[in-house]
Amino acid sequence: MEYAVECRNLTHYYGAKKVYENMSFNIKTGSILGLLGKNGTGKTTTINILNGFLEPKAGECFILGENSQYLSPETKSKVGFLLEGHIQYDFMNIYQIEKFYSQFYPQWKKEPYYELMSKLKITDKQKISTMSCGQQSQVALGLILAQDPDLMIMDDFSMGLDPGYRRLFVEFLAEYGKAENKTIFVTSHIIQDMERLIDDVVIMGYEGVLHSSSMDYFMNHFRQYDFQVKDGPVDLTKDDVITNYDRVKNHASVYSFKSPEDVKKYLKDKGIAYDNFREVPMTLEDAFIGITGKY
Ligand SMILES: Nc1ncnc2c1ncn2[C@@H]1O[C@H](COP(=O)(O)OP(=O)(O)OP(=O)(O)O)[C@@H](O)[C@H]1O
Repeated sequence: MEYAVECRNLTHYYGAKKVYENMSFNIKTGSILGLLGKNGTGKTTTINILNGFLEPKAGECFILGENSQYLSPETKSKVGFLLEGHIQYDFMNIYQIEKFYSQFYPQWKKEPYYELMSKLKITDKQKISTMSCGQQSQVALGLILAQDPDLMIMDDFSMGLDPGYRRLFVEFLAEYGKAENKTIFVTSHIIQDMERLIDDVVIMGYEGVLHSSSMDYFMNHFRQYDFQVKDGPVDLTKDDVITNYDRVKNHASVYSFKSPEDVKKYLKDKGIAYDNFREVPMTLEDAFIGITGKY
């Protein structure tokens, strides 16, 4: 199967409030895709549609070839969901929950779970509900790894994790995903983690998908150019050349998929006089803020 997840023309509203219209994306089998977006752009909504919690107002998603609203038990057992670190049966301790979940998953592997749990500084009988936020996230991640699903869907997987644990988990996930040919779909606001982990990126704005491509394409083609604006008219607008821009007094930054020559020609054609034009290297976080804007 070429795609483990296919979402076509998703449209969702909560009452009269639009989240997005006609949102489409695919996740290639065996790849790691990151869904990035500012607060409230619809990432959790999308995961809840995939999870079958929400029915989209229009459009549809297919998971391992089946409509996400009507997954068979067999397909369900091949998909692991992590919903913002949430654990449903949090009145259990880590042993009880492992035994409980193991009944439902034929490929259950308790070794990686207990290996992760051995790192937790908790008492043996401690209920999950009394653990710290990051500890609960660690239990949730351990459970999903034990499930050993073909497809992992993880919303805000790094919620509450400390930097060392995050690094450990991201490195583990990247290696494990490739070695075991897993398909992984993640959202996170910790963009540095995404940079280490994902093969493909979908960036959401309030208007829908702003960009979707491989990470290589995005990082090699999306560019920031800074320059000093000289006196005269400055008519910067978003269009086919300028994806986004930022201006503080006479210092301007423009973000574009075009080459420096194309952007210089564009500025000249618009009659914008400038000095000190230069390309500024970007991290994924810079590029994310560049394309979505600061506020
Ligand atoms: N049950 C609901 N009823 C009404 N509006 C909702 C409901 N759930 C979400 N929304 C709204 O829909 C929009 C998308 O929310 P969603 O939780 O999908 O965003 P998100 O991208 O996951 O945000 P964040 O990054 O903050 O987690 C937001 O404006 C949110 O307020």
